[in-house]
Amino acid sequence: MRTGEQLTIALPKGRILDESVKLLEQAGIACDQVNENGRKLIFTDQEQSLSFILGKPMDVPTYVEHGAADIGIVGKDVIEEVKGEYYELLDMKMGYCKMVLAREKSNETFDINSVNAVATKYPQITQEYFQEFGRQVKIIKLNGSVELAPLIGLSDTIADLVSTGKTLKENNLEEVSSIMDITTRLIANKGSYQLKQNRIGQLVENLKDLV
Ligand SMILES: Nc1ncnc2c1ncn2[C@@H]1O[C@H](COP(=O)(O)OP(=O)(O)OP(=O)(O)O)[C@@H](O)[C@H]1O
Ligand SMILES: O=P(O)(O)OC[C@H]1O[C@H](OP(=O)(O)OP(=O)(O)O)[C@H](O)[C@@H]1O
Repeated sequence: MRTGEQLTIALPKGRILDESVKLLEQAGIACDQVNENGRKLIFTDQEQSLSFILGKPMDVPTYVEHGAADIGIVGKDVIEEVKGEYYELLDMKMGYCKMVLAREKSNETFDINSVNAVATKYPQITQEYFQEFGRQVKIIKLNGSVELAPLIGLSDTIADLVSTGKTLKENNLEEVSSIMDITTRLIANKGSYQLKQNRIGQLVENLKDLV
């Protein structure tokens, strides 16, 4: 039996997928066919009038903003980096980590005015952070393994995510400043939120009870 309003959900491949799927399942969205290990990127469940899109985390806001997905799940880091026209509906209280500034371990006191170049996957967040201090720094955009940058002379500082601190430690880096705390959020396309308010509203209520 079909369950009314068709809903398309954009899910981020990678480290927050499993926990996201688990929460959705608990909230009554059966995601059993979603499988990151194959090559399939869209999963449709006609019985539940549901579709799932599996995309890169940084692309989830784009799918949602343009209505290719009604709702999406994504980290606050991505929301702040890829700002757009969509609603942020709920803090799912998972995917805890933080964005920090880090440099090679040093005995010298950190001075933000001495930063020259920052390597990061998050140029927008980094630029805004330095703007708050009235500073303009060189920002070097990388796509991963950001911790390498100070070790190979690319930058003196990095802005990156930290959870256990293992990556910093194993690369002889230290946190010098905290930029923001991050959790995973549920976002919605503005039009879908109006048109499919029964289904989206019910899901948000169910999730609220769980987080
Ligand atoms: N070390 C971490 N600990 C906890 N959560 C993290 C950590 N790193 C990232 N996250 C959260 O998980 C989300 C997805 O991270 P993930 O590492 O899977 O993708 P990514 O590396 O940003 O994407 P891509 O595959 O495009 O490089 C991030 O946007 C962030 O919110
Ligand atoms: O504090 P930790 O627990 O060590 O986690 C931090 C690492 O996790 C993320 O990288 P990811 O594993 O996503 O790889 P990436 O460098 O390719 O982005 C982040 O960019 C750090 O490198």
